[in-house]
Amino acid sequence: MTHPRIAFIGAGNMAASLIGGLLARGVPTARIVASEPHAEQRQRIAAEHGIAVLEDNAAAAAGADIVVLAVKPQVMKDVCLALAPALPQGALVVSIAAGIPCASLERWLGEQAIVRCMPNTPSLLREGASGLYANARTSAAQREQAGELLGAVGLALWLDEEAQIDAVTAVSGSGPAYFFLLMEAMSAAGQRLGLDAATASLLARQTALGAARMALESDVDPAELRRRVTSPKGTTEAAINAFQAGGFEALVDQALHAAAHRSAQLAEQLGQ
Ligand SMILES: NC(=O)C1=CN([C@@H]2O[C@H](COP(=O)(O)OP(=O)(O)OC[C@H]3O[C@@H](n4cnc5c(N)ncnc54)[C@H](O)[C@@H]3O)[C@@H](O)[C@H]2O)C=CC1
Ligand SMILES: O=C(O)[C@@H]1CCC=N1
Repeated sequence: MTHPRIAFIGAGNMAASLIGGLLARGVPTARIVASEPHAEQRQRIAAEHGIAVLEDNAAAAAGADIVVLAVKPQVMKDVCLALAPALPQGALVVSIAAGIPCASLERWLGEQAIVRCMPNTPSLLREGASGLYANARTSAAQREQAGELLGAVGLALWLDEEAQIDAVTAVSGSGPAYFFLLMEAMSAAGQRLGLDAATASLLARQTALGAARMALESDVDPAELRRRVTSPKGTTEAAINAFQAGGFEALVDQALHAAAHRSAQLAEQLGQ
């Protein structure tokens, strides 16, 4: 099988997660190249993944079938304007930036096939979850290429409307951080209840894994799985009552709306 040549523009946290996941899936190191302005980061990614990491974005993009834009939204416009003349003819551009609409990327890059997607960091373990949206210039073959790229590192779902990317960002793009926060809070509470730090942390993390696997691998929905843990007048009920008294669901709703709102706001501020 011939693997497409993939160039990552920006080799930070999310690019590293995708690169690690693609290599774990069997993509040869020679088919992946990245560019990164910071020498230390260049060396770190090259040493960790065994891929070439260049200083120059245009040099990395040369000859690529897929160019993944993996820089922060705040520098995306300058990066695109500088990269536009160097984009290989017919290359597919995949942007993973939060908030930057396809229309802005088209304005900065010219007439280009663009897939905007929102992945997440568990892609490193090929347990990612991403939402994808393709602009009108993207061919069916390129959609397939983008689907395979993100599908190689986890779940990849196509969206009907670009605006849904804000919701995907709120649920799964930022989502790993919410679960990490819950693990941190459970671990800290476990310590206050008398466990040593290592034991509390390990119990919290393994419980998150077990719960996630049950929720994904059984036919039973999370609400029913929760009920099965919750004995009448038992310990779980006491905890859930405390969560609900504290407005847990409303707080989650508020947090996800804040993330989606920020995604839309980034488009307004940085998409011009
Ligand atoms: N970290 C995450 O969980 C997720 C991040 N994203 C998106 O991925 C993008 C990257 O985010 P992170 O990896 O978290 O940030 P990061 O800061 O770790 O990575 C960005 C990299 O781009 C490099 N860079 C800066 N200027 C550059 C330039 N002119 N040319 C080439 N590279 C340049 C930086 O040195 C840095 O290494 C963002 O747009 C973000 O919205 C999307 C989904 C999840
Ligand atoms: O926090 C952020 O803006 C990025 C996008 C989704 C996850 N990290």
